Amino acid sequence: MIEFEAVSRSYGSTEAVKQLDLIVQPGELFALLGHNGAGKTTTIKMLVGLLRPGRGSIAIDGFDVARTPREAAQRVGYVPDEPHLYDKLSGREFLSFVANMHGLRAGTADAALAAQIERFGLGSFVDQLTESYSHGMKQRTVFAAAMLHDPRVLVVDEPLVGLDPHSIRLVKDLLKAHSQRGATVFMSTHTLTAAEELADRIGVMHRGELIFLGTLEELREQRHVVGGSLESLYLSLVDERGKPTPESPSP
Ligand SMILES: Nc1ncnc2c1ncn2[C@@H]1O[C@H](COP(=O)(O)OP(=O)(O)OP(=O)(O)O)[C@@H](O)[C@H]1O
Repeated sequence: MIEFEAVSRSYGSTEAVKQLDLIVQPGELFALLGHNGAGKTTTIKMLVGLLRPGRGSIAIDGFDVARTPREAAQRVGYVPDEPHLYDKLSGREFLSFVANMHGLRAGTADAALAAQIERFGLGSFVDQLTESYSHGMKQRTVFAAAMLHDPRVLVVDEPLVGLDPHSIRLVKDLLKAHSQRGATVFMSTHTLTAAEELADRIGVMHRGELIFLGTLEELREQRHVVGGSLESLYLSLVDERGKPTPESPSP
């Protein structure tokens, strides 16, 4: 379970996230939507402990991310929007390093590596240095690393960018299956068709504020639209508030 309680974060005078209250339950696949600069990545970085909230608190399965970072981190798998690997390690070495970091014992780590290499189809390149990988190969390797310890909470920032159609299907199936097995899945995305297809609940962030939280059906009801696509509902909701641009920061 993920709990944000009155979380805010600023960069200088820019309020990136304002008073965020949000609970995502085990077994739930939650999609956070928002225009560029809405505050999604800031929210995710606070959730995985890479940024400290300016105010408020975040808990993962009851463990406060700031006060008990180790316990919180053990429960999280994180896939950032830009996959970062160590150029001079092979994919397998990188995965072993991550398994080691999570404290997996040798036998368990070997089995976990084999399972994720198979799942993400890394076999043909996993022993090459990661500096030779394409973006999609890196992304699949980072996904495999995030799944090694079977995290209770999976956090993914823009999971589908740069993937080929086969890998997109693979990742979508993984996200759905992981939540159906009782994990909490939190993703941010601009791919509204994927959010529509996968998410149990949607949050729409605009200028750092959560301006909608609920199911697609609840969004349709709120917008008084029968059967509208998430894309059309999202655009009408956000455009009503005025499009954010770098030249017009929040008042
Ligand atoms: N390191 C930083 N220093 C200063 N301002 C920042 C920094 N990171 C983000 N911001 C600002 O915080 C706000 C929220 O940015 P954030 O990256 O969280 O948005 P986002 O919703 O993830 O955007 P995108 O969809 O483009 O990735 C923006 O106004 C952005 O300019």
